[in-house]
Amino acid sequence: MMDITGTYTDQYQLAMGQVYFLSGRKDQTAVFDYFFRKNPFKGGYTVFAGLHELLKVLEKLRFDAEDLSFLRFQGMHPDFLAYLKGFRFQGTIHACREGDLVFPTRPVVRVEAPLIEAQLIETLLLNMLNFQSLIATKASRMQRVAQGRTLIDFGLRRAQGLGGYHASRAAVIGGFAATSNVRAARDFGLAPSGTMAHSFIQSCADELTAFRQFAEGWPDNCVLLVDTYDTLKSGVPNAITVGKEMARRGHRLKAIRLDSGDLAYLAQRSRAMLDAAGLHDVKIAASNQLDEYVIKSLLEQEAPIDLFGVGTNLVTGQPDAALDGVYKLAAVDGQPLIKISENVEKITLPHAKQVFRAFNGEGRFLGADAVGIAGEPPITMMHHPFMPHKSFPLADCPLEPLLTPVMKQGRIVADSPDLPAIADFCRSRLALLPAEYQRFENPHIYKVGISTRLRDARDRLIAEHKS
Ligand SMILES: Nc1ncnc2c1ncn2[C@@H]1O[C@H](COP(=O)(O)OP(=O)(O)OP(=O)(O)O)[C@@H](O)[C@H]1O
Ligand SMILES: O=P(O)(O)OC[C@H]1O[C@H](OP(=O)(O)OP(=O)(O)O)[C@H](O)[C@@H]1O
Ligand SMILES: O=C(O)c1cccnc1
Repeated sequence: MMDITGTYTDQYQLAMGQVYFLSGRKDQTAVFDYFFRKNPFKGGYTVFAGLHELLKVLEKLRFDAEDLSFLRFQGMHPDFLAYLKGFRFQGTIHACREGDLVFPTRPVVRVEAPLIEAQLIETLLLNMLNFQSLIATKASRMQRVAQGRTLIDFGLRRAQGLGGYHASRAAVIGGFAATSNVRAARDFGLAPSGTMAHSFIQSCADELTAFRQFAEGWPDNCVLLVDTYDTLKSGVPNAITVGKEMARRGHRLKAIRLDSGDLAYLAQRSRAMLDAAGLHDVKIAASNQLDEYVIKSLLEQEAPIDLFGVGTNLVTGQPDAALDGVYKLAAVDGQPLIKISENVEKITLPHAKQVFRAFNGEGRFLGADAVGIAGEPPITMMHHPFMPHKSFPLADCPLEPLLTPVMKQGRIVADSPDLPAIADFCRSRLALLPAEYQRFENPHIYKVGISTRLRDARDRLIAEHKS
């Protein structure tokens, strides 16, 4: 994959960095928050993904010789270039666990670092976390309606360039069982999975010959694509012929794949034909522009589909092209800072902060996250961030702090879980989120509030700015 170096950033970060450097401010300690303002897909939650990949990149982030000569050519100051030559990210990061469910407006990641370093990593952090969180969320919506059926990522060919690589990782976090993307499988410890294309069948003298050849080549991993000529008149009968021949040789046809037409009708008819031939354990896979709504509909129609292959709508995050995550400054050298906006929803929250998740008596999510100043005494009341008359008591709820240290002075300190472990964690958190927050239509709004201390600190800063 592309080697990520220091120039994987926006020019303005370097422009600001040079000025922080030349004005002697580079080592001021900055606190930045990563958060987003809106759940994608009009949904009720977002799956946080991309963290451990980001941490690995940050630990090794350097400006290499090519970066430096390019920046020299662009006219960067020689002293700043000398600084970049020795650049290491040495900040401290607190973050939610990768795979957790996160909600709009409250910090998901907190970066504390020398101002110049915190600034230089902004674009990289947003690039990695926004995209993977978007795709993991999309995947989890499909997993929610798939009723335990296997979901396979087929998206690489339709992805926005190299994004497909990261999408395959995020899809697994959101609940996909496998990917056709061999490089992602190699790098992320997964078994690649796949069937065959129409071209293979077209290239042979006829469909039956194609199926026989493939079955000989892959006697224990054979999935036959049955829609090249006529699914019910030719594809399924030929697959049955080959399935029986395989059985006689002590092997098993794994599945057939439907890739066009009315998938519910064709799956039902194919299942009946396979069963009538005694091929009960041959599974049915389906693909063709699937998304969470089509999968839900197919299963409501009782389509006997065991595996869904999903490409375009997964890896491009249809219909939302991006998660709107942002990275905002909250303090410098211990001084809390704020950004004022005409739009109250865009006024930022000052201070290094902690986020607490409230649980109900049964140990499930209560539907409330409270943001407080890091280190403040336990929060007993949370307030709506912009509506002063709305508050919510928390005194009797168990609260779980969500931001834990994952990097200290540039070194990863959290265990790096493997992908299945992150996916398991995601699944366990979804099991704690009541169904009303997970429904597709008008999901219940998960409350995010702020502590009394944080509210007062913010309001003091707003008043100071106004005066
Ligand atoms: N029974 C069904 N219920 C709901 N949606 C379905 C059903 N069958 C297929 N779909 C979906 O409808 C969409 C359009 O399918 P359509 O029948 O137009 O494909 P097709 O034209 O047969 O495929 P192709 O263009 O690849 O030959 C796809 O997203 C497909 O997944
Ligand atoms: O529809 P998507 O969700 O994006 O899933 C991926 C699609 O890519 C393949 O089609 P393609 O026509 O590229 O190749 P094929 O000959 O293998 O069908 C596959 O058959 C799916 O239809
Ligand atoms: O393995 C498959 O069937 C496959 C892989 C990628 C895209 N479409 C189908």
